[in-house]
Amino acid sequence: TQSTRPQRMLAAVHNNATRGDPRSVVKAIDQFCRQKEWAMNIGDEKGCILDSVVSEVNPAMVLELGTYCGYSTVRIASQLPPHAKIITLEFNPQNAAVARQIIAWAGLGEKIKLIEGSSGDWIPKLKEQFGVDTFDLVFLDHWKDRYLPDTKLMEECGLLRKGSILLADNVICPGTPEYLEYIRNSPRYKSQYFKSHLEYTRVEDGLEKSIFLG
Ligand SMILES: Cn1ncc2cc([C@H](O)c3cccc(CNC(=O)c4cc(-c5ccc(F)cc5)cc(O)c4O)c3)ccc21
Ligand SMILES: [Mg+2]
Repeated sequence: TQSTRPQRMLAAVHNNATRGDPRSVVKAIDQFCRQKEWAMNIGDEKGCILDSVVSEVNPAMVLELGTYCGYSTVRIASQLPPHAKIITLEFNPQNAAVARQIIAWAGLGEKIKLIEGSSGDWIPKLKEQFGVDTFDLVFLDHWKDRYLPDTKLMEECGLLRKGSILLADNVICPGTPEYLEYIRNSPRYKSQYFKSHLEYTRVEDGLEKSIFLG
């Protein structure tokens, strides 16, 4: 039967990355996406911006919305301090299955809790189910029309504290106009745009970093 792109990406990781070496996993995926098949990982250019935000925030608790194949999950987790954790939500079972194996190959299973399900269903359950207090960093990379409703949901569920950082991918391409309009005009956030390019292309895209002011 025909393999899927995530399955071919996983094969590239098994064939080209060193087990237990997250950087080699990231490199193998970027090589696959540049040389073989484009895929919607954040990629290396925006990935470096993500890396700098993670090291600046030095988070104890991270939430990622949209695991896909786990590329950004591995990038973030490989920079977390000891005992820090990332919870990542993926609704598509096929994506989740590949992500679990890529995360395992990177040797980061202890730091990452992958939940198979939709952000709208799970955000309200994170406190009671996983004993989460608040998140220090949230990375938004799921359906672009869910960025705004899920941000409001996180506010309502008390998952953000004064100083929590939201980092949103694709605010230009494919674009998240309602989210940008809200977050840039809300007195409860201080936002900054990081101009970059759509992964593996020369098309403009960027990340929006927003600090929740409480
Ligand atoms: C509710 N919920 N809860 C958890 C959860 C998880 C998912 C999946 O992980 C998932 C599946 C499909 C699409 C996405 C969003 N990502 C994108 O659509 C995207 C597109 C492009 C692009 C850009 C230019 C193109 F020409 C084509 C695609 C570049 C990018 O970086 C992207 O992130 C996310 C979905 C909903 C979820
Ligand atoms: Mg993206």
